Amino acid sequence: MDSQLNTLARSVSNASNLEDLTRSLLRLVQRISGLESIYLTVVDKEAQIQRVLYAENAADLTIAEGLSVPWKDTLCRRALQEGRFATDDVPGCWGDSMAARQLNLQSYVVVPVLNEDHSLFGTLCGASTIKTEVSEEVVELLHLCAELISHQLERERQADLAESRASYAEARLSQLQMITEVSRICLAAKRLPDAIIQITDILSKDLAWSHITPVLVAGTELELLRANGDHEEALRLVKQMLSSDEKQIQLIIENQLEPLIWGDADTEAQKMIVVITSDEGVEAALVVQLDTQKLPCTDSMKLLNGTANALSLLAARLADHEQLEAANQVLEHRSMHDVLTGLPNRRYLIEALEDKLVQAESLGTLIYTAFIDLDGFKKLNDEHGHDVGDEFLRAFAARISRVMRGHDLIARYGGDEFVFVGEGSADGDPDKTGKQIVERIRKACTGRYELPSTELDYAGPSIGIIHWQAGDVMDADIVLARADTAMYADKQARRKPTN
Ligand SMILES: Nc1nc2c(ncn2[C@@H]2O[C@H](COP(=O)(O)OP(=O)(O)OP(=O)(O)O)[C@@H](O)[C@H]2O)c(=O)[nH]1
Repeated sequence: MDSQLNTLARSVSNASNLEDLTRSLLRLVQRISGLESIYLTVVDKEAQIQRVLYAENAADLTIAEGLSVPWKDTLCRRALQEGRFATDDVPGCWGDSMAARQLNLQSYVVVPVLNEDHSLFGTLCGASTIKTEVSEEVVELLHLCAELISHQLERERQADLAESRASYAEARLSQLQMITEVSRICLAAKRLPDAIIQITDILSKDLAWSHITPVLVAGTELELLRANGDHEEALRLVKQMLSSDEKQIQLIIENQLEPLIWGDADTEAQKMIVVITSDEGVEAALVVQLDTQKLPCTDSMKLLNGTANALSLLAARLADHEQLEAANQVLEHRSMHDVLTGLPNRRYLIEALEDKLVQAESLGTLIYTAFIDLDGFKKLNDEHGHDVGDEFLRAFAARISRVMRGHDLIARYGGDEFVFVGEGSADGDPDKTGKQIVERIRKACTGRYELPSTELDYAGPSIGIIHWQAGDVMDADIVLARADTAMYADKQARRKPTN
């Protein structure tokens, strides 16, 4: 008895799983009971099937592992129902049992194996074709073994539960990390396509889908961003999405509906389209090819939703940013240009002249500055009206602009005053060059003007030109004052009646 108890203790302590434990127990019971076969079965109540899990066959009788029989026909079921756990006269007890007859069973013993909640897991049985008395001790031993098996089942169930909880927690954590990463990318992104490509890479780590193909909607064009799936199919789907279900898309855009995921359940059950929108409309879409084996769990769907929202916010932010940039550019241009003529204004002129002086100082080149003041412009305004005066200023500016060369600059200084700035080499005669510049400007703006409202002849402006060279005072205001003085001299000369 001691050696049997030892065997039992060893079986329990050494067993690493249900099979190890059960096989040791079956061997032990077989030795003690003398029955030919001892076996453990599992009963599937739903399928109404009893299946042999493990069997210890010692003599002629063989109970095959894996054998399945309809539960309702089994000796086990009848024995348990009748409360007849053991007999050495099977033909006498269950002579009508086909199975018992076929196997020629004489002795039989069965005890139930229960789950933790006391539902039936299966049975622990012994059977023999030789009449073998089944003692109370053997029945008790079987009960003990059944209990040990029940405990092992519960241990394994708990271990499975812990493992699945751990892997769920791991998957959840990785999804949280993904959505954090998606948000980080969206916050830092400067371009939508770049963010989509990076995010597609991240989403690909989720196992709920096999492929994600991003498609960028640019106007009516669709641009496939990355070869991650079936391109043709992705395009076809997005086109289909845009053309055939505009109402649905519109609804998504207007209401920011949850989910921003749209899939055609009937025709494309394995595909989903994640729509990315801004106030402008659909900006992009991710065509998600689901893993057919695994439907996406709620967390995967949340991940897609979160991604769609983050990318949509990014698209909206970028659209706002673009508008702001454009508005800033307009403001910047306006602050540096004259509204009437479109020419650079005084602020622009002074900044540009300062830069040119610095550059010329280092290169040893010359800067020509001409002050241009319209003669008799007050009279022109008085005779033709202020609007014609404006037309004239525009035409005057356009005519001078047409004769500008290379890096020449012409700016409206204010009122009827304009300033020319040009660069020149230190070689040659600067006075001669200055005269040539004045002639070029005067010729361009003197003569007949065909304005929208009227036509008039203009005798030309007063022009004073000076040149600045390395070593002169590097100050735009002083340069302009010198040019203004030169212009004043010209104006005086032009007023003197010629003989
Ligand atoms: N139509 C129009 N007139 C302007 C504008 N800015 C300034 N003026 C006018 O331009 C004239 C400039 O005055 P002045 O330089 O004294 O007039 P001017 O007849 O050219 O005098 P001189 O230079 O001595 O020949 C003023 O009558 C201003 O009202 C403008 O943007 N549009």
